[in-house]
Amino acid sequence: MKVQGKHYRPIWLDADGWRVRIIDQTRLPFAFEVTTLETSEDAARAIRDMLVRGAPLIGVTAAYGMALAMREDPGDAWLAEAHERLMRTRPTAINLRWALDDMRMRLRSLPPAERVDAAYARATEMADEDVEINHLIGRHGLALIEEAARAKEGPVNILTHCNAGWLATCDWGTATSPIYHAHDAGIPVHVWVDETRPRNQGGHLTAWELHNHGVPHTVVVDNAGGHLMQHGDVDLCFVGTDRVTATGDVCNKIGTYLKALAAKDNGVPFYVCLPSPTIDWTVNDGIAEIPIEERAATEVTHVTGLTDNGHLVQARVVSPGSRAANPAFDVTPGRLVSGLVTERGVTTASAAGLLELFPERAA
Ligand SMILES: CSC[C@H]1O[C@H](OP(=O)(O)O)[C@H](O)[C@@H]1O
Repeated sequence: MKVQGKHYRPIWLDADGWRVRIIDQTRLPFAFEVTTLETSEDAARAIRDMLVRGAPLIGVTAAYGMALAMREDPGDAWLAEAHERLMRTRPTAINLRWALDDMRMRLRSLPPAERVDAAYARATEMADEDVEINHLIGRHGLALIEEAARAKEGPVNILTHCNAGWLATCDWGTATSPIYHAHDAGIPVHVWVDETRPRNQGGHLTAWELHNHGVPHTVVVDNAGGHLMQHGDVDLCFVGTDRVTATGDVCNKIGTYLKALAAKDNGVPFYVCLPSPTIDWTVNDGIAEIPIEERAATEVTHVTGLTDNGHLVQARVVSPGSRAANPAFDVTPGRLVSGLVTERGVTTASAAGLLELFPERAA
């Protein structure tokens, strides 16, 4: 999407054809900094330390990490080692495993001499496919916003949690794609942006995205959503996801489950937007089977912000000596989800709904 009038993706190949450029999302919204990945370990660190984040973007970054690894050593042993090392970076987003398994399957069937070019070609193809998929998600989600707009006066008020925007993908985003499509089509929308503690992906990233695209929005604390829904201030919820099970359970940023409960209690439609590589067809019970990443306690005890004189600082916001826990995701049962918005259309968050859109997955 555009940043001060110039189009960006969050990841792209340098003009030299091998180094990988990324927007360092740990610096946003206070600084716009591009950094370069030159080794497979650079790619692993970028994922692990969340310079890039978001399920689809994590997958594509890992794919480019495999391409960088093949430049280092195209042999079988390094191929296997890079696959394992990149896989260990973060446990929850299924796109990481999908992308790495796809790369490994394609590369190990080739002679080493052909692996570098093939790896870069496939990683770039994954990025381009993600952009097209998210555009289609936007088209299908747009219909939901148009329906809501016909039923009311004034802007359609949409609540979103975390960042499932173009910064979490290769462009458009997933949950934000319908919003961008509606805004660009002239439909009045307003977005309630959950700040999304502890890393504030909403207040830092979604707010920055929407501001740059001119979409009206208001940042709210995570615990405000239920109150807004009770008072009729939310017409729709759109969120992203890091893994959807074959039965429609949705794993997403911590706090999503609580929003879904509030939406159910207040009759607010709650939609989850996802590309098909985010579906994990191997698991059924999300609560029992999806590994939930536990991140550092310092993400809870400290926050990053800008002082009034423009210095980026970290500050402690929890009483010294207190323990902190930091589960990074939770699982929303499919029964709380109004619909899954995919590149093939909108369906119910159920096994039958998913197989209706993806019949090739039937056992
Ligand atoms: C389009 S996937 C976005 C998804 O990823 C985020 O997690 P993180 O920022 O930790 O990578 C969050 O769960 C978003 O909904």
